[in-house]
Amino acid sequence: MSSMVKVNGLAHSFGREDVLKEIDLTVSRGEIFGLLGPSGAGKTTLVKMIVGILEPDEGGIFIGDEKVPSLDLMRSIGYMAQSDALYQELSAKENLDFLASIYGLNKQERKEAIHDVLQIVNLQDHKNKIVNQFSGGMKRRLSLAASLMHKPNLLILDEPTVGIDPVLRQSIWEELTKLKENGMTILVTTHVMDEAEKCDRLAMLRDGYVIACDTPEKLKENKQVESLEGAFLAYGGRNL
Ligand SMILES: Nc1ncnc2c1ncn2[C@@H]1O[C@H](COP(=O)(O)OP(=O)(O)OP(=O)(O)O)[C@@H](O)[C@H]1O
Repeated sequence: MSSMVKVNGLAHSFGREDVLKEIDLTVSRGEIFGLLGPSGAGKTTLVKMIVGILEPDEGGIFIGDEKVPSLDLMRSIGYMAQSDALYQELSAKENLDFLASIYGLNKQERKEAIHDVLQIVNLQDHKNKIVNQFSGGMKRRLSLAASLMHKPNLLILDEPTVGIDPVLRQSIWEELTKLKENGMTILVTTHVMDEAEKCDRLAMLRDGYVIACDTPEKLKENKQVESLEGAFLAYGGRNL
């Protein structure tokens, strides 16, 4: 499988804190790749660099053949940040419509895109509701919908299911799997074990280092443990 994302020798500090150290990893086209690690491990920092909104001190990132950052790349990446970037005074539909206008979709494309993404996150019945009347979970779902509006090749999700109940979390993962089957590459950060289990491959992050990277099955097998949590600890992680 060819690579979609290549991270080479990445390092970054905030002041005196070395947040990322010697990060090398490759995300293959068409896989769901997870970044698993406890709070503060550096997941968000790494994701922001891959998206191109934060510049690393050292190392480089390629998406396909293109070096990050690049405006062209922005068009092929869907990014859902940890905090929701939504207009609180607008309805769900108006938020998506606004995004569609930024992406330059015509009227028919807009209509279809809005319909499709609202269906994926199961918010069709709430499309006319003002966002500040949404629950936290509904806002996360709308943010996910927003990240899908321009049919990106690479979808980057920073803790996408925080605040979302288990049933909906399950349905969102089913949708992510479908998107993958349709050729999308998905990079997702999480510290939830059952989500990590659903990834094709995982990088375990601790204190700014990748301590292990493989399929969930191999990570467990290599350390002869039953759970990913056990594997994380065996590789030298702390409690997640
Ligand atoms: N803008 C910033 N300025 C200074 N320090 C920062 C900044 N952003 C992140 N950090 C620090 O970098 C470290 C890694 O943070 P990061 O948000 O990447 O971790 P994370 O693994 O995503 O955690 P979480 O799961 O809680 O989101 C933390 O110690 C954090 O305090």
